[in-house]
Amino acid sequence: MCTVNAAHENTRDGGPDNLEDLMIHTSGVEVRRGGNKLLSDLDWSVELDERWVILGPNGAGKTTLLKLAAAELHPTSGTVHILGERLGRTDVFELRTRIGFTSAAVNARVPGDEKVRDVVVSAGYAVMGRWRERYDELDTERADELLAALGIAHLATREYGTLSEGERKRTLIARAQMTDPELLLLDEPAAGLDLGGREDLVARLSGLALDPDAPAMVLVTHHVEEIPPGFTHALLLAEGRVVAGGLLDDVLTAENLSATFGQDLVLERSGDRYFARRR
Ligand SMILES: Nc1ncnc2c1ncn2[C@@H]1O[C@H](COP(=O)(O)OP(=O)(O)OP(=O)(O)O)[C@@H](O)[C@H]1O
Repeated sequence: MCTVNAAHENTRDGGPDNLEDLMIHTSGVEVRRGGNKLLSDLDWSVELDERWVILGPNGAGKTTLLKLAAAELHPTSGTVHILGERLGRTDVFELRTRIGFTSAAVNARVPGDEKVRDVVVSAGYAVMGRWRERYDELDTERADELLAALGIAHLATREYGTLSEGERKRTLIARAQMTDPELLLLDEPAAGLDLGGREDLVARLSGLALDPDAPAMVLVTHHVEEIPPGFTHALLLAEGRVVAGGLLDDVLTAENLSATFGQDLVLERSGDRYFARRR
């Protein structure tokens, strides 16, 4: 077991003594489903100014971990604190309003005829695909600002179902930011994008990561090429366990990647980007 950011002393209720500085803290977490251990022995902490990337092969437990962080799942055992609140002892509906989350599951919940601006602005009302009373003008302005920052202001009145994959991803990232979350969770935001779309998204996420006013971020990806410059930490998962976790430069090595993916991998760095291939 790898203990990540182990410097935090635990108090008697399983929480660290500096919880107010921690966006996520898991201690001895296990998640079991149908006899399978999806996550085991998971100790992990994310601080206010950190941007984490989670890497690992298919089935490693990345999405399960992100769902825990999004307060969409409870651990079978162990403790999870999100934004200082302990799962199981807090109102998760309230907690979720403080978290921005994008995933394939969120994408699947958006009705195709929903207008792009409404997809974004409705996050502030914690609804999706329902008729709402009038939106506040300030909220609409904020949604438009977020769409503009992601380069899709011109799509504000388009129906979500008519968007390309890349445009949908950007719309959902704008939605995730709408409530000014304290924690931003992105599950495979670059999946399904072509090279240009991926590079554009990586650049935009890099801009966000480097913004000192941006929230703490956790991004799940399959590919080191998708790590946006500005990300600070990495967690490598395999078979529900942490292989390595900590500062990106320390953790992202050919040795750790090879152990994580069960192959002899070469890792190259070009500027502030990473590339990996089999030896
Ligand atoms: N409800 C469930 N019952 C049994 N097994 C489950 C359940 N949900 C997920 N799993 C299994 O848990 C493992 C981890 O799933 P998870 O989606 O977290 O992996 P992942 O790392 O995100 O994978 P991918 O990269 O393929 O998206 C997988 O083997 C999956 O089949």
